[in-house]
Amino acid sequence: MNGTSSPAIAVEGLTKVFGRGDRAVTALAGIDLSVDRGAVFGLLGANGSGKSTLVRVLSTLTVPTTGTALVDGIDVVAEPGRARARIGVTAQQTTLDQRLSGRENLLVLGRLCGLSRAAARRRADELLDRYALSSAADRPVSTYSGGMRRRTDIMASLILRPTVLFLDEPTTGLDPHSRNEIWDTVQELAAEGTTVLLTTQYLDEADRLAQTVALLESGHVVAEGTPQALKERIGVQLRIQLQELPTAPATQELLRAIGVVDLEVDEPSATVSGLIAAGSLTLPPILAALTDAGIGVRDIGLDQPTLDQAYLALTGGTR
Ligand SMILES: Nc1ncnc2c1ncn2[C@@H]1O[C@H](COP(=O)(O)OP(=O)(O)OP(=O)(O)O)[C@@H](O)[C@H]1O
Repeated sequence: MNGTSSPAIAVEGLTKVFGRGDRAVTALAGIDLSVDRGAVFGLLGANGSGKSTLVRVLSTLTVPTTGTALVDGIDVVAEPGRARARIGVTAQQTTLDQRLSGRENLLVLGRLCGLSRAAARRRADELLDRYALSSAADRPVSTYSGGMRRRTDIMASLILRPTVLFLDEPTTGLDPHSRNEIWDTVQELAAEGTTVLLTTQYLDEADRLAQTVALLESGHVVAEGTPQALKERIGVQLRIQLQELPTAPATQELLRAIGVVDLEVDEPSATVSGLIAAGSLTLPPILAALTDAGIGVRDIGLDQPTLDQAYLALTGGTR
């Protein structure tokens, strides 16, 4: 069963416990996930939340304790060899030989993957051309920038044209320019139909690239949805700049009474801000209540919370 209608990744009741007895560590505590074909799926979580373990199970490097995981419709435990033929993995640590050029690395890997010399050469040329590395293809990898190295790592995992690519924290330690290059590469891959499971600690990265994100905490998925939906779950941010700061306590009291929570005052800018549950209040009644109470307002607005704020709210702030 690996028709195009099945999800690219389907995980049910997945657990992974390392060790036994007193020393047992539950890395995955019952994960259910479904990733659509051609999607970028962001797996977010703090250190130790279980991201790498999940990727290791899905990429056949670790056997789960219980549960099932299908990649491209293939059971990774029952048929690891067939599953491996469908997946590419770009690990956190580079696997490139720094002394060899990008082209030589891709050729060696192509041969190791079982391609003929001619086929390996063709695929290396194709990848170097496609991912704009041709001009640096014959320099040793040790002379590459961090972004070029990561892109070559990604190319190495694409040699056998995987349908599902696992990218483990692809931009950790990169400068903003190199991060952008990797983001472009991920978007191109997804546009070509490759499913990408991206683990990251950067919420802006998930916000930018992923159609769906899952927040992992202590081996559990604590929230899942589009970045927009997760932001909406924590509501919208209300910001009121007052004409005079002495009215701040009265303003806070009034806002609390109509259901605004997490109130904060910024004295230098005479601004009171707080959170409104999504869809519960609009600006006109808030403004009317303030006017009726004789509170002078210089400016008022509603802001979308960032994915960072959603993450902190949804995971209990254990970033
Ligand atoms: N081989 C192992 N033996 C014992 N415990 C392990 C092993 N691998 C992972 N763990 C534990 O499982 C939990 C999840 O670890 P995992 O590496 O999956 O988290 P992570 O979210 O990928 O973290 P990071 O962002 O640091 O890579 C942690 O408590 C970790 O210590």
